[in-house]
Amino acid sequence: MALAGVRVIELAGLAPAPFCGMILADFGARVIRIDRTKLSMTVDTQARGKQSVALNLKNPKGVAVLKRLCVQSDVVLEPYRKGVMEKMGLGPEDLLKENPCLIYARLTGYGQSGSYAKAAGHDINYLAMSGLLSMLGRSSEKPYAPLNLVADFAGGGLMCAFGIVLALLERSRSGQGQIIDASMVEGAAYVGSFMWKSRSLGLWNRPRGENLLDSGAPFYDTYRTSDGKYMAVGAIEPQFYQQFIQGLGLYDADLPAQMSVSDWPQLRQTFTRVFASKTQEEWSRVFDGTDACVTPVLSLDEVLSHPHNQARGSFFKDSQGEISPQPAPVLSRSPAEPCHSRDPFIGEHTRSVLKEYGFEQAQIEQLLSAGIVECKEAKARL
Ligand SMILES: CCCCCCCCCCCC[C@H](C)C(=O)SCCNC(=O)CCNC(=O)[C@H](O)C(C)(C)COP(=O)(O)OP(=O)(O)OC[C@H]1O[C@@H](n2cnc3c(N)ncnc32)[C@H](O)[C@@H]1OP(=O)(O)O
Repeated sequence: MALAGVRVIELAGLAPAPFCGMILADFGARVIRIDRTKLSMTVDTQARGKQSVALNLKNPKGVAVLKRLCVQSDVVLEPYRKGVMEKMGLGPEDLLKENPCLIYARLTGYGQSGSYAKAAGHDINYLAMSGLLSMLGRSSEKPYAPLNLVADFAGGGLMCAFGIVLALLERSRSGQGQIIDASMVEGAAYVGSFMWKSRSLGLWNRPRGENLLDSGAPFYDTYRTSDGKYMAVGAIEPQFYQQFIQGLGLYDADLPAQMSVSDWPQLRQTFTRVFASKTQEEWSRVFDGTDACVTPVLSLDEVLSHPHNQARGSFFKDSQGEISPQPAPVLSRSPAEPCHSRDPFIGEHTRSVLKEYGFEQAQIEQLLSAGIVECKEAKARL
């Protein structure tokens, strides 16, 4: 796999950093998550392929253990508020001094500088600060955050993983590590570059929810079917729009022009009425194999059995029977191989990881008996 041999220490976080770690693990990196001690469960639902070490960082000996792990690794990924790592003596200066090849990734909401750097926040706040939230939502309604996808995952976890891969690539030439300051506000905004760069096209001249791609246009929206499901319509270009109209059984001559914005409410009413006359399956049969750009809106459980997804193996079931998306993109020679076994228990790999990183057996026992590290082996849970 592309990242085979890369050793990553991920400090346990909420959502974006775990996703970043999972991407790296899917593509072959060895990812060791550092969990707190005295925890019975983790909120990390993206622990696929990771190992877990439980370590008490409120004890200086625990901090010393982490330092030893970090300086022998390629990447450290930390999701804490600005200053937390420095307070423990684990800031980038401390670690890079001992391991100049280390890539030190800091994934925060607001970045390492600026007046918000130390403030608590979540996806919705970062999305708001990126400018993008102001554009999301239906006409005459308040802004609406589309789950926590944009800032946490696209602008946060994914962008940070991209930064780590870039830094690894650069390190192969320079031999040097570096610090990655991944701000979710900036990552989200960057993902949304199109919004800024396409303003000159007039794409966003109208209020929120009244433009071409923000649910304003009736040919770029979802419609309810007779069985209470939905179809997604993205028939923008005239030649595809023609096929859409045809599939609905309508005639162009009876309808207002596609781009007549003042007629969009009337067009939407017509499309709503027609879509309500058939089930999702019936509409899928009408539009499958055409260029009308109309697809069923599938649920998380339905994606696995859709013939297209099935043909590509786009989703898989793990050993617990859970459905997950395959890692993307697909690399021809060194594709990702996501782990199919269950996620690690907290502290499941404490002993084996410490041993591998050069701790003596007696040292490990001392750390365990002092409660600085914890080990919960699989059989202890049974
Ligand atoms: C009823 C509640 C149920 C909750 C269920 C949750 C389900 C999951 C849902 C996911 C929701 C995802 C949401 C939508 C998100 O947006 S997640 C993104 C959140 N934002 C970020 O990650 C940005 C960067 N991080 C931050 O800004 C902050 O970490 C935070 C998220 C605001 C949380 O702040 P706070 O809890 O005060 O923590 P921080 O200031 O970062 O300090 C961390 C403290 O923990 C300590 N710590 C860490 N590891 C260990 C350890 N192994 N052992 C002992 N202690 C540990 C650190 O030393 C630090 O302690 P201290 O400096 O505060 O004393």
